[in-house]
Amino acid sequence: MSAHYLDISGVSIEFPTPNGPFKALDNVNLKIAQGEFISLIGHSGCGKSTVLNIVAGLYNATQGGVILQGKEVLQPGPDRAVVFQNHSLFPWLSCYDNVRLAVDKCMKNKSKAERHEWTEHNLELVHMGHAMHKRPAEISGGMKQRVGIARALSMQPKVLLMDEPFGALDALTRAHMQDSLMEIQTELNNTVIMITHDVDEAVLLSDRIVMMTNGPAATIGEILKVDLERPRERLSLADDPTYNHYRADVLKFLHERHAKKDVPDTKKLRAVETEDTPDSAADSNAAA
Ligand SMILES: Nc1ncnc2c1ncn2[C@@H]1O[C@H](COP(=O)(O)OP(=O)(O)OP(=O)(O)O)[C@@H](O)[C@H]1O
Repeated sequence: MSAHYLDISGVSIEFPTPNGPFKALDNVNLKIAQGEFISLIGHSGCGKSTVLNIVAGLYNATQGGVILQGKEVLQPGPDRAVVFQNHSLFPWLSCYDNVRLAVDKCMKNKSKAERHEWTEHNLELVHMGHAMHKRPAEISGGMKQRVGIARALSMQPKVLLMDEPFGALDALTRAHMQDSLMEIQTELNNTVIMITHDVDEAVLLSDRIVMMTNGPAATIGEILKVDLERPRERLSLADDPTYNHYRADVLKFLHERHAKKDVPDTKKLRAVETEDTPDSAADSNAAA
């Protein structure tokens, strides 16, 4: 395992806005080892997707940068596959064709038979072999997300970037997907950065949980190493004191040390409304 497979170093970013530059991230530093599973957690708007987009090469940092296996990331590339919350499948293509498209792009030097086999293999890996000829409209949200993951895995990326991949799924489907992801992770030993808002998901899946401070100028507040043996089993972990200790650590970070001012709190709502900008107060009201 290399210690510096992916190096996010001194990353700051400013976005131009009508009111002048907006500093979203300030001096984000994170070294990730090959095969590590990292979760990014933090309040809404703190900059998690921005970090992911910078690693994906979709945004360029204003300062600092990202090095993947010794090479600077300057643009998107097939070595970094992204899975979004809302599966982004082409609706007119079957599940098979959605994956095959990526396989054809990434494995140009392989024969048709090899590409076919690889497409099927990846769909089977996410237990979608039985429905591979269906179109996205004919399958459930969880199944679509499986196809999105199969497509990302089929590219054999150096890093798998997941932006709340299970955020739109119901709790049971989500649990199944987390279990599948852990199985796949055991088999393939992918390097993963996953954004989540779910503390249990973060503890269950991660080797380290990276907790971000609130923006603007967000940065990494704390990093929690999750030393739980793998394979992890959600039922037995529910009563595991170490698991619950990690869980409490993340909750305390989010709700004590870095509580967000505009999180609706019936006792404090009036005070928050007078302190905050009209926009964020409107958000609080909407959320409440
Ligand atoms: N292209 C952009 N232009 C201007 N501001 C942006 C841009 N992208 C993100 N931001 C701002 O940067 C901050 C961080 O946004 P980001 O989407 O990374 O947060 P997040 O933590 O992923 O939020 P959420 O959990 O709600 O998805 C926000 O204040 C957002 O408005």
